[in-house]
Amino acid sequence: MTNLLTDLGWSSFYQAQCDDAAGLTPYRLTEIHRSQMSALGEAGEVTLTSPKLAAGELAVGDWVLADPEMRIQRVLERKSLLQRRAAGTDAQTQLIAANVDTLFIVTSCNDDFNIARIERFLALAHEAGCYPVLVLTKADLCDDTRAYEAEAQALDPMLTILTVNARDPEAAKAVAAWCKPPQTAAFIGSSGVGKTTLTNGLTGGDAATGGVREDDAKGRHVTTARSMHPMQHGGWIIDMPGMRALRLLDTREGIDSVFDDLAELETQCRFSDCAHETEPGCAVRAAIEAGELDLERLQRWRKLRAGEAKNTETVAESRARERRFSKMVKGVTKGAGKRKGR
Ligand SMILES: Nc1nc2c(ncn2[C@@H]2O[C@H](COP(=O)(O)OP(=O)(O)OP(=O)(O)O)[C@@H](O)[C@H]2O)c(=O)[nH]1
Ligand SMILES: [Zn+2]
Repeated sequence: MTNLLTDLGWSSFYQAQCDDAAGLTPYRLTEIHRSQMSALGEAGEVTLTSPKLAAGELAVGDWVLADPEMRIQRVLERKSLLQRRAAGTDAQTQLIAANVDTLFIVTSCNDDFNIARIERFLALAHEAGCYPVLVLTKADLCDDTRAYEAEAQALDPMLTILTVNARDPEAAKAVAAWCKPPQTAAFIGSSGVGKTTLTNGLTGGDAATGGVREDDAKGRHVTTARSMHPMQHGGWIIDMPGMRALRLLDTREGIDSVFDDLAELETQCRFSDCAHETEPGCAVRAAIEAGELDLERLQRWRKLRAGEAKNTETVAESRARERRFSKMVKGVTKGAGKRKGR
């Protein structure tokens, strides 16, 4: 199989980074293993090694330049990057997928629907640099999807929302319209909401869905490897198994773009470090009192920002914070009798 680089998503953005790349050839990574990478280039499928860059510095979807010995020499600047804090205590970043154009946030019209989670995923998409599209699945099992749509739309009047039955072939068409060739898509959402079903509809593949797995006597097909696959009508999907809840990372920017009204309001507070609690001249509390701002929305914003602060601190910082906290708790309990009433 041969490809045109443009069909793989190559554009002037990457070309402009290749002025000094004589003798090097561009490839797009489709799978990453410890010692070798699968990739696609003009010549079709190839296997690359990476003596210079560790596997952890590369992500599926990356554009790299390789020498004639098929060694990766450089990774090109990314248009977007999905990453998360790695599991375990060494607070390191794990690269999940690069150069994803559209991030489909999938949730179903039932108990899975959770506005705070959707907001979190929106923040993540903004932070990564992907265009978010909300997909509400299981519309066929729901009497009235309008309440779900309205609640999600209230987050952002410009948010694209697709309401589908993921098992219906029409769903793949509706979704594909938001990720046209040669763009790259990825799906994120809880387990069982229909990500695999939608992916199969787009790739023509038959990866096992939750329903199939239930019937499987052996239990589960657990794949953790991320990989890039062609869509039937052009364009690409990066499959991110296990990516149900990316932990936020450095997403202050992402959070603020989802809550831009609050971020804007905050600039009008008298104190630049206003916590919007008891400070005088607080524009945020004034808006709540005036009924212009929903208290729950403020609470979600606070929670997200607190989570973000926690995720971006190092282990040492987190221990120090916990120590400070327990000291404070002790101090408060000790001094409780002396405290002035509020
Ligand atoms: N009726 C109906 N069933 C659906 C819909 N979307 C998904 N399902 C079913 O729900 C089950 C789970 O779907 P999957 O596509 O495996 O869900 P997933 O998001 O990939 O789940 P994980 O792989 O666990 O992350 C399957 O039995 C699907 O057929 C839908 O829109 N309508
Ligand atoms: Zn304030």
